[in-house]
Amino acid sequence: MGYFSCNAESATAICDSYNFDIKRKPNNKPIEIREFPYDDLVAATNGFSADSFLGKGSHGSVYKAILDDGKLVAAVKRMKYPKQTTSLARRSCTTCVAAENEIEILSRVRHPRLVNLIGFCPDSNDGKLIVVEYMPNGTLHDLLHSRPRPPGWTRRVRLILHVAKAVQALHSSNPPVIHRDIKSSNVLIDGDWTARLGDLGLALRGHVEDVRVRCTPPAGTLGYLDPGYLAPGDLSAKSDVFSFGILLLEIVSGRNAIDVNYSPPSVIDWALPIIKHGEYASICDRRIGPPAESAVIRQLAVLAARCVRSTAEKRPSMAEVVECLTVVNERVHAPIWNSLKRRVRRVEEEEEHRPSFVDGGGHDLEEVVRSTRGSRRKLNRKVSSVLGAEYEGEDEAMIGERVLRSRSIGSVNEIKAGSGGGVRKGVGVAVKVRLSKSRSVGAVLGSPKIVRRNKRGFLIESVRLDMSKLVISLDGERSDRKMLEKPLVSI
Ligand SMILES: Nc1ncnc2c1ncn2[C@@H]1O[C@H](COP(=O)(O)OP(=O)(O)OP(=O)(O)O)[C@@H](O)[C@H]1O
Repeated sequence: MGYFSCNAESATAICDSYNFDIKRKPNNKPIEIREFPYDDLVAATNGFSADSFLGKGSHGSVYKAILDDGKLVAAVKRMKYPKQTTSLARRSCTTCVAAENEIEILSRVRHPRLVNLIGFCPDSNDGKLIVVEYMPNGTLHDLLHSRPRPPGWTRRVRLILHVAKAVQALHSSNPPVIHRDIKSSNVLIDGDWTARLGDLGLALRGHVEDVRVRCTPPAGTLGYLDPGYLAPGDLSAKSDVFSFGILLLEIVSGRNAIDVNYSPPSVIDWALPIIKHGEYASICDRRIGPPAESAVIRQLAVLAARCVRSTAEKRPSMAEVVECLTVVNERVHAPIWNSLKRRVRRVEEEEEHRPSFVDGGGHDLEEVVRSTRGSRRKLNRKVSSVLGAEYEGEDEAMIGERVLRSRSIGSVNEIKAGSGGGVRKGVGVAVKVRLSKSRSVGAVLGSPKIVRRNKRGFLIESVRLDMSKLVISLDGERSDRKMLEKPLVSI
């Protein structure tokens, strides 16, 4: 978007020499690609109305479509062919080629990090209609450059890891797929805030030595295009690694790949000298500042610099990139868990030194139970709200993130300290708390009521977090690792 795109004149025009496997999903079920009647798609988009319009690319416009009596929401790409295109002329028409190519590749490759194909409408005179999964949260480009609140580091790292996994999936398919147009406007964000790589119009499926790959002219988007990819024979998966490196710099710096407001305008020319001097924090998006852990930005910057090396062979493979980003992703979450762990430990220590609750006068049993319930209500409310704030609205600015985090931890502290006046803690009763979605945290903590009597017959309630058993679900996905020892957010 916004950049000049090179042409892929014959990305699929040359006869495909592959005898492709039967279309299969990983679970061995064939991928179902639907064929939609033109009229159904016209109805589903209200006649391609302005209300349904989602955006425009170099090959046509994209519309939101409501299909199957409202059960399916999809995006329809209307790839307009030039007027009076004959079948012969279509062979060299870039839009026609891109449309055919996208359908051909996406009907064979399916992955949760890709914008997958649902179906298509056979040729109409108008052009080709491709029906793909609808991505309600727009593009990564818009998220980085057009939203008033830029995403924080946890979200940025998570999104770039999603993209890395998508590219790795393409490269490791058989035969491999080289995307050739990795850029922020081709990364879309789904309803779970997962990044999905889309727009496979320029992609090539095949081994580098294959005729088709060797005969297809270079293509891509300026600013992201591998400078070493000058002739068809130069293409390899490492060209995608280069574009990915540019995207990584864009995510870290919040700068466009090419931005004339900067000198030098190219993000790579601007960032590389800074990275070489080890001034990693200087390339961070100024709107959010550097991440809490300096190792996070160092690792991201060094990885980006490796991806954009001029010698293609020296660039890492996407498998290596995924591995590296997985580590960074763990690290970027570490401050949250370390801080939570520290506070819980402090509270436990305080509890150990707290004088025994029973004072022998003034409090009756009912009063104890009442105060305990009050404390628990506080716990429910704060923990769930904090988790919601941190993980559902995490794309607030960095300052917001920090405030919310400290509040989330404080709330755990507060519960224990707050209830200390009426409740003695740590008497061996442990509630193993499973935190699934933020919504359910309060409910889970509230549900088990564990009450025992102390020596004098008073009720004692214990709410104790068994931290090694925490199961926290982020963006609908689960991780049940020992999160505090190895904090890892499921990706
Ligand atoms: N699956 C989708 N769900 C929701 N919106 C989409 C979807 N695909 C594309 N869009 C919207 O439509 C716009 C145009 O997308 P398209 O893929 O045609 O072009 P582009 O990638 O932005 O540009 P170019 O074609 O030059 O690469 C996107 O910027 C996005 O806002």
